[in-house]
Amino acid sequence: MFPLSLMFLKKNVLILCATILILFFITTNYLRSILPSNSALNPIPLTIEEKIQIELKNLPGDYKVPSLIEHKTFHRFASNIKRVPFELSSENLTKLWSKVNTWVTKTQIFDMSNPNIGRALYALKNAKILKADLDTRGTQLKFTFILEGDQQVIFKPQFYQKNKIIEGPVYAGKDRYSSEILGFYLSAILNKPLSPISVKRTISLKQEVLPVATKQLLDTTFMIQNRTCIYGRCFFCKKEDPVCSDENSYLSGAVIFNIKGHLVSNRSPWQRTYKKGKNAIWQELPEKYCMYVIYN
Ligand SMILES: Nc1ncnc2c1ncn2[C@@H]1O[C@H](COP(=O)(O)OP(=O)(O)OP(=O)(O)O)[C@@H](O)[C@H]1O
Ligand SMILES: [Mn+2]
Repeated sequence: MFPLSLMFLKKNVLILCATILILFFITTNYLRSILPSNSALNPIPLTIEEKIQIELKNLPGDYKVPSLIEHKTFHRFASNIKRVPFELSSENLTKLWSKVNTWVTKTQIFDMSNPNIGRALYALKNAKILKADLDTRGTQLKFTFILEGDQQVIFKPQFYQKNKIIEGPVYAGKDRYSSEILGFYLSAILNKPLSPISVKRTISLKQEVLPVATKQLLDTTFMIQNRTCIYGRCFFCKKEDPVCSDENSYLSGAVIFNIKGHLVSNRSPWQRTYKKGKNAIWQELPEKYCMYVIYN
């Protein structure tokens, strides 16, 4: 009798141990899955783009509108701007610029559907600079270049590093060159190609600009330590406030296609005021003002 009951006891203990072991594995596995892991406690910071993507997914339903870039022309534009093999010879460039200049009409500055738009971007970014001068139009420092093939462009220099935060009102600080490039792509996305073709370009002041610069440009050029600085000639231009290259003489900025012909200046009806606390009419009476603009 006795050894039989001992055998039962042993078997029960064995079953109990096995059950405890299984439960232990299940519990630890479950806890591992729900508790934050080491890497989640010290997460790698998300990039701004990743944060935007997360925000987009969590937007309330009201904001879920069809994508703006569904229109066919944009898709054509997107494939046209892909880099196309193109030899930057003087002859090719002359032909290209003459085509690009024919695109300008009262309703568009560039032709989204034209395959040459990719070549135009490539040429703006890479064509040789034949002449460099100050551009005294507008109020801020900028340059004009003549590119090979005889095309005039505007160069708006980069004043700030990408991560620099400008404090103060929205119009504080100097023009950000990247707005030109964003404006160009945004105009294509919105199917209103009314912003001039713009690209980012990094130039060597010593090799590409100073050897072909006009006297008035050279007259406003000086060195600070190893950097080449230019203060130009414009409403806000001051010697104490120049734009400077890096130590290797490189300066980035936006190259903007310069439109030939006469342009009329029209004030934006939605212009902001530059007085703190003072609203523009469109901010005070948005609906009425909109009607006023439409019918006047
Ligand atoms: N891409 C362009 N092609 C031809 N003319 C242009 C171009 N951009 C500007 N202009 C002309 O230059 C003059 C100044 O234009 P605008 O005030 O838009 O320049 P801006 O770059 O905004 O000047 P600011 O330095 O004041 O910011 C205007 O007469 C305008 O017609
Ligand atoms: Mn401006």
